Parts: sequence; structure tokens; C-alpha cells
Amino acid sequence: MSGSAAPILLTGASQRLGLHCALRLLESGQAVIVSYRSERPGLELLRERGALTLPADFASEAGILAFIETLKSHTDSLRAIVHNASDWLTETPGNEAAVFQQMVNVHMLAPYLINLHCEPLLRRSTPADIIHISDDVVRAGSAKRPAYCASKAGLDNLTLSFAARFAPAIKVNGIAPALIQFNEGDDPAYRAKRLAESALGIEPGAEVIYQSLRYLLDNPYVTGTTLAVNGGRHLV
Ligand SMILES: NC(=O)C1=CN([C@@H]2O[C@H](COP(=O)(O)OP(=O)(O)OC[C@H]3O[C@@H](n4cnc5c(N)ncnc54)[C@H](OP(=O)(O)O)[C@@H]3O)[C@@H](O)[C@H]2O)C=CC1
Ligand SMILES: Nc1nc2c(c(=O)[nH]1)N=C([C@H](O)[C@@H](O)CO)CN2
Repeated sequence: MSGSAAPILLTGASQRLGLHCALRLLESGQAVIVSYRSERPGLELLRERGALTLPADFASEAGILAFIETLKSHTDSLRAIVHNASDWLTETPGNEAAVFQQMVNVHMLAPYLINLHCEPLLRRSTPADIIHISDDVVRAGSAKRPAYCASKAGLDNLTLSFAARFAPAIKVNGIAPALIQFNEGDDPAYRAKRLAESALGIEPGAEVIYQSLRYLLDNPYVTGTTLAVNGGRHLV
């Protein structure tokens, strides 16, 4: 399947879920732009396969606006924006306010400003999509990461607002994953505990996120929806 000439932007896609989706889109013939914060091995692979990689740190408003200017100097159209960049931070005594602000900036302010500033670029593509990657944990809240969870809940709400604001030209949807891919260093006890928290009890890997992304990009009649990709976690 050949992709659109207008590129798809994936933020924070130098590793793990974002990298997998970016590589799968390139495989399908789709032009891809990736933002990254740190230089990672996956970036070389993306560049070899034709992706444009742009540095970005969304921890501050200035960093977000600087990225938007850089992006606009490279393209005047976008097929889609996938807001994947995320910091999975746990606040500790003394840094609560700083972590909360950082979570809001990365998970809410960056998607908000990028969507507003890039609306004209999306309107030059038909169809056009925005996809917010949030987190199934929003359903129940998080005792361990309240700041992270609240910011992801805000992102889910931005899905509703932008879907109403940009219809019918631009579809806006979300994907709310639960455990998709463990992190290096997750010990066996942690892994067993997390696997037991869903009805299907598996670590599915990033392909299930690409399948969800593909569905949203290809379906002309879905907007304002957040897909739970959570192995039936809500049933346990
Ligand atoms: N993995 C999972 O099982 C789950 C993932 N999700 C969500 O899915 C998405 C992808 O998950 P995953 O691949 O694990 O994500 P990662 O934890 O690998 O983060 C993705 C990228 O976001 C970048 N990033 C972090 N902070 C910033 C910042 N301030 N500015 C710009 N980029 C930043 C990181 O850059 P750097 O390389 O510099 O660290 C990283 O490469 C995320 O939104 C996550 O919240 C939700 C539930 C489960
Ligand atoms: N930015 C990230 N957000 C999240 C991650 C991650 O690795 N990076 N992981 C999860 C999973 O729920 C976790 O259990 C996997 O070990 C949630 N969000």
C-alpha cells in the first residue's frame, strides 16, 4: 500500500513504540518525520530508510515552539500527527511541582500547541488525522504517578475538543495503551505482577499499537474516539 506524499509526524519516535510505528509506516511507502530528544540507535535506521529526524524537547513552551518552527521549515503539509512523546515520571518529595509542570508540558501543552500551529499543514492533506497516545491508567487514576496520569487524562480531553473543532477536515482520535512493552530492567516479579493485571495476560509488543494507528488512519468515520488497547485490563 503506498502512503501519502504528505508526511506523517510522530513525536518521540526514536525508540520502542514510536520507532516501531515509524518503521512500519516507512515500509508501507509513507513519508515520515520523527521528532527526538536524545540521539538513539533507532534514529540511524530511520534516516537510512528516508525519514526526516528533527530534535525536540517538549519540557518547555519555548522548546515546543522552537520545534514547530523547525518542522514548518521542512514541510508545508502533513498527512497526520501522532503525539507519542512521553516521560513516564514519578514525582518524589521536593520535585512535585516541577514534575507536574513537565508532565503537563510534554503530554498536554505540546500536543495542544502543535495541533493549533499545524492545523493549516493538516488541511492541505485529505484525509488528515491527529492521534494522541495516552494511557489506559487514566480510567482508574494512579497512586504512584498522579502527575503523569492527570496529564494523560488531559490529553484524552484534548482529543474530544480538537475532534469537535477540526471536523470534518481533520479526524482526531486517541489510543490508550496499557502494558505494551516492558522496559529494560523490569524484574521478573514486576513483570509477573503487571501481566496478571489484564484478562489476556500478555506483553503484546508494539505491533498492536501500529494496528490501532492503521485502523484510525484508514477509517473515514471515526473521530473523537480513544481506543483502549489494554488486554482487557478493565475486566480484572
Ligand atoms: N510502553 C508501554 O507499555 C506503554 C506506553 N504508553 C504510551 O505509549 C507511548 C509510547 O510509549 P514508549 O515507547 O514506552 O515511550 P518511551 O518511554 O520510550 O518514550 C518515547 C519517547 O518520548 C521521548 N520524550 C520524553 N520526554 C520528552 C520531552 N520532554 N520532549 C520530547 N520527547 C520526549 C523520549 O525521549 P528520550 O529518548 O530522550 O528519552 C522517548 O524516546 C507513550 O506516550 C506512553 O506514555 C502507555 C501505556 C503503556
Ligand atoms: N512514556 C512511557 N509511558 C509509559 C510507559 C513507558 O515505558 N514509557 N510504560 C507504561 C506501562 O504501563 C508499563 O507498565 C510498562 O512497563 C505506561 N506508560
